[in-house]
Amino acid sequence: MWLALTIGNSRLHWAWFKGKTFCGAWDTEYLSAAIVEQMNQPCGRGKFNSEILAASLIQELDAVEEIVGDGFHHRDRPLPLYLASVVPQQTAIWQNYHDVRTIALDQIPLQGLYPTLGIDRALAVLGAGEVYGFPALVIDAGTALTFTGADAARRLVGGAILPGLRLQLQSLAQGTAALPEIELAGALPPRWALNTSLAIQSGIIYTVLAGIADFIDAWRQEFPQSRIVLTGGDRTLLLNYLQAVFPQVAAKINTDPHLIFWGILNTPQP
Ligand SMILES: Nc1ncnc2c1ncn2[C@@H]1O[C@H](COP(=O)(O)OP(=O)(O)OP(=O)(O)O)[C@@H](O)[C@H]1O
Ligand SMILES: CC(C)(CO)[C@@H](O)C(=O)NCCC(=O)O
Ligand SMILES: [K+]
Repeated sequence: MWLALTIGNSRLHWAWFKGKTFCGAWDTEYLSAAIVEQMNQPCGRGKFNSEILAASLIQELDAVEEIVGDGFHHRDRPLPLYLASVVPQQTAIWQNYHDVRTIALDQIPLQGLYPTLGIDRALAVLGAGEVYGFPALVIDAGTALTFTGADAARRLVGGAILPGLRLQLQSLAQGTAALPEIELAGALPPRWALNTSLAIQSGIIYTVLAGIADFIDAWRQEFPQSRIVLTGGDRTLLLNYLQAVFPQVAAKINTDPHLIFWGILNTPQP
């Protein structure tokens, strides 16, 4: 039994596995150094680790209970924790976990990676290629919105980085006097908006959709048979918008929330 933890710029993403079998995934807020230390202590079944749960936004409670019921231990050993992080301050906290195994770029079986490439991007494109086939283009709609493509020879072709949807909304609110911070409702705004909230939504949504459609178009000119996989916290929202505005583009896209975990499964580990 082992855990995978990916640390993004907004939150933590967890999965647990038995051997090669995926058992469940959930997201939590960042955890404190004190809680990491607590995870090193076996707490025994029944002494449920409520602080870890309290810190969590748990989607698969049963899976989590089975793990933390033994205090992140299995037969008195801490569960191995495979860590992929793009947040150095958070990486540092997790180095205190007793059996942490940090995944680095040199363990990723892809060619042509550049030294500062995010490990999340490398793992996601590896996972997409392994599950859906190479060549693969990953669109990760997370804190940052990224495109990452690899060819049939498992070589990184490259990609692009822009602010994610929430970050675009936040930066407008923070950098201006009059613009409020709004949330995307899920309904498509009119393109030619007649109030401030809808104008912000229109600007961000239609430019991001046009950008995504254009990147996909450019990718498909080079790799007509390529799979295209959308992941990240905003994947569903974006796919819904895409289906409404560019249905032919949306029809070519798979969504998968767990690409990074499929990548971790395909790096050297037990
Ligand atoms: N509970 C939540 N906390 C943060 N973001 C959320 C939440 N629920 C949905 N989201 C959406 O998910 C996006 C963040 O995506 P995600 O959680 O995949 O990012 P991340 O993995 O933390 O960051 P990175 O881009 O570094 O991988 C935000 O733009 C936001 O709109
Ligand atoms: C782009 C993010 C923030 C996306 O999570 C991450 O992959 C990262 O910090 N990357 C480093 C820069 C790069 O990938 O070129
Ligand atoms: K930075």
